[in-house]
Amino acid sequence: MNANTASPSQADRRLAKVSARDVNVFYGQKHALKHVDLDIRANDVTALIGPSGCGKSTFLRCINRMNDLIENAQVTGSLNLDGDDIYDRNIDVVQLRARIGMVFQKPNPFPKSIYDNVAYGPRIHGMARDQAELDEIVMGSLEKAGLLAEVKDRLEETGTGLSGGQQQRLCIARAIAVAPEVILMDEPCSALDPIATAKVEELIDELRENFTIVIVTHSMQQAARVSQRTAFFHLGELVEVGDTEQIFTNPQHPLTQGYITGRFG
Ligand SMILES: Nc1ncnc2c1ncn2[C@@H]1O[C@H](COP(=O)(O)OP(=O)(O)OP(=O)(O)O)[C@@H](O)[C@H]1O
Repeated sequence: MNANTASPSQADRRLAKVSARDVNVFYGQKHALKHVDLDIRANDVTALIGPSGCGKSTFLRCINRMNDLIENAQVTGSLNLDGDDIYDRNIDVVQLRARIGMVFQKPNPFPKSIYDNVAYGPRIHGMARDQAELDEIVMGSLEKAGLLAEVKDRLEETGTGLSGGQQQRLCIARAIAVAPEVILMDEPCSALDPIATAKVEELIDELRENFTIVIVTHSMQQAARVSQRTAFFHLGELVEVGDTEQIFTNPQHPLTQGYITGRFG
């Protein structure tokens, strides 16, 4: 591996919202993520790409400690959010996951009303003093997720009754409702048709203004469309990270070149 292509630049360090240093993940004996150094810039969309099994989702899950939920997973190294140690043993993981929200591959609304799906987090975190404030958060989140116009007359209907694309935007509204700083997205469009995918991609672009986004995607076209920065992983290593345009037009590492040109992966 060429260390120069993957080590964080001075500019990345200055702008970093999330900093990973020498991050390793072991699943039992399997060394799934190896010595990853990566800075995620604030208010950018950063795409994580690479062949199946290269560690994209594993790295994503490190950022909000979702790997804690995997019995045989062990994480070493350091991850910081605005300088706060994400793996500090005294940190409240529920609060951490409010700061770093997650949207999954398969839309997973709760079996509750559309309104209650979005109100769930703000209620748990005591974000609203009264019903009017809660309504404001719920409506604002649905609006930001580009869903309000479609659901404003059906707020009491169950979230699972929406189309796949609407369900995914509901999950994004649910993530936004607790005012996170970072939103992690694990292949958020892989279960969606092209029209729903286009809507979610448009939404990701709009969300960038207020949030830092990290997205795992199998689609290089999607990475090129939605992200400003792209990180290429291979066999658990971060091979190269750079501006998306540079990664797709002028990749520096032969492995990235091979992946981008479809010679493997
Ligand atoms: N819970 C687990 N136990 C053991 N090995 C695991 C576990 N989860 C993932 N792995 C292994 O760790 C490696 C990285 O997996 P990960 O899911 O992060 O890759 P990925 O790049 O996101 O893959 P894909 O694109 O196929 O989703 C793979 O070899 C995978 O088989």
